Amino acid sequence: MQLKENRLLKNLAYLNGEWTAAREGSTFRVCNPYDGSLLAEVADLGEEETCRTIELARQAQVQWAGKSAGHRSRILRRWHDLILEHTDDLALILTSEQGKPLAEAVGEIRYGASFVEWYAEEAKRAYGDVIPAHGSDKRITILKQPVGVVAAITPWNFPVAMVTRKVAPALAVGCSVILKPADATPLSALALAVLAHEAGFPPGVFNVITTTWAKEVGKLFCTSPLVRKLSFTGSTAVGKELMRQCATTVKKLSLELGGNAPFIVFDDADLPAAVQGAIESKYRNGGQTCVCANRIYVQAGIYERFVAEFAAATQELKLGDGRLAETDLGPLINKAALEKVEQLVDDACAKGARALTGGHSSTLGGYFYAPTVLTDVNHTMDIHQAEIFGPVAPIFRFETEADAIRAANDTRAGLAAYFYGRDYARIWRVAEALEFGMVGINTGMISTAVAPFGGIKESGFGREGSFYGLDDYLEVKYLCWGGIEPTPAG
Ligand SMILES: NC(=O)C1=CN([C@@H]2O[C@H](COP(=O)(O)OP(=O)(O)OC[C@H]3O[C@@H](n4cnc5c(N)ncnc54)[C@H](OP(=O)(O)O)[C@@H]3O)[C@@H](O)[C@H]2O)C=CC1
Ligand SMILES: O=C(O)CCCC(=O)O
Repeated sequence: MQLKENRLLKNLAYLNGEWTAAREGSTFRVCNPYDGSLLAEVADLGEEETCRTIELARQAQVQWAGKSAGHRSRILRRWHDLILEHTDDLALILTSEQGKPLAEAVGEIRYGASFVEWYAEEAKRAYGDVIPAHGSDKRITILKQPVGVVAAITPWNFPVAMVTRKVAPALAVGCSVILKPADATPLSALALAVLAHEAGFPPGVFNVITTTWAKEVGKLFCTSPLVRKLSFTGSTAVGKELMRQCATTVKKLSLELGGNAPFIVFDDADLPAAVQGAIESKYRNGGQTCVCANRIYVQAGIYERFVAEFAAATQELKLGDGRLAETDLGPLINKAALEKVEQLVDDACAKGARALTGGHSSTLGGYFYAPTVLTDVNHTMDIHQAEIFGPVAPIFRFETEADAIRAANDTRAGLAAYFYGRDYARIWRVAEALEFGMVGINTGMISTAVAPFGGIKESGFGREGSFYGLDDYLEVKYLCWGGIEPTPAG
């Protein structure tokens, strides 16, 4: 990897302000999903290092919370500026370990930095309240205080943005953070830690534990009484397990879990815009995004035209090495991801679906799957309920608005939904009826630091981004003041 500044490529964990090897020198391999080439051998930490880090993070948190909001804000701002200053190197690290095209990686660095900027500003606005009291001799004030030590577990699909989206609000309000990034993509998190160190966060305030012992480290996070909050982004199955474990310490939780986004196109939609929105929403990050369109529903009157144009646009997409400018789609993250996509498409085709394009792994080999458009899809197929996490677009036909809403809501997930149409009254009806935490109306791109990202139902709870995102890291404390004599007469 040819970086401008090699100091950004780290293979040690970052604990209490120090670069730390595993106690017995154990390491794990981080490879490029494009060609399997080795990028780094990274320290593989275990339970002992995790316990020590939790204790140090607690000590650091007390000091950090005692600093002024303005002080924390200035350090966050420096971190933001350093991230942007090193966009090219951070994007190359990201693409090398994750596989997404460089242009998307650059977009993710900017998106990731925008959370740091947003919360550098919000740090100063964690206001409390004064409430009219229930007695004339009483006063009520409300303090917002940091929850304490936060553990964050992040996935491989957005190795930068998922980190900053959790870490920035937590640090802004005076929490300390122990981050466990996915073992497929620890290098981006470590590069962020290099820049956090340079920005001036005190030792122990931000820590990165690199490990292949996700289950064991996760359990320690959940069961430690010193960790007061867990924020997790990843699969629904793991999220449920963490929720069970967190019951032992009644820990505050944010869960951002799997989605199954419907993308509905009504007859009166602007067709080119709907096709463009569907391409963006479906194929972003090769389909490996929890808000990717997972099921495309098209009304009968526009169905044939939409399918033809969407399939033609899909055929134009170029698979390849994310580091090359002409690449639109990189590989899937690993063999298991490829096999999952293959199984879903095979199951659908065995039950009568038709692949208009793709329908098989790519001739490039490795973890590449050909961008695929499936028609004649129905609700008996596994692909209807599964989070595909790959470049496969199943297209369903529907007749009425009620049919579309019923089908869209027929899932235990509730993260994102999208629809295209022009009728003003219907836009309101459909937006209100969709059981999802986020709804894109005539747009396939909804992600921004200034809006609350999060789901309902089995997609989890908690919100990331915007002023709502601050509350996930704050406790409300009610102060009741008694014995306040009335103003003396005269
Ligand atoms: N909502 C979202 O954004 C995401 C959804 N997914 C969904 O999940 C599927 C599988 O992806 P996968 O990477 O396996 O997702 P996981 O849920 O397994 O991984 C997400 C994070 O959780 C960690 N983890 C895994 N098991 C445990 C555990 N028992 N306790 C604590 N932490 C744990 C992982 O560590 P490590 O990687 O080191 O094992 C990683 O850091 C995808 O196909 C997709 O459907 C996946 C990623 C993101
Ligand atoms: O898949 C995810 O959880 C990350 C969503 C990226 C985004 O913010 O759009």
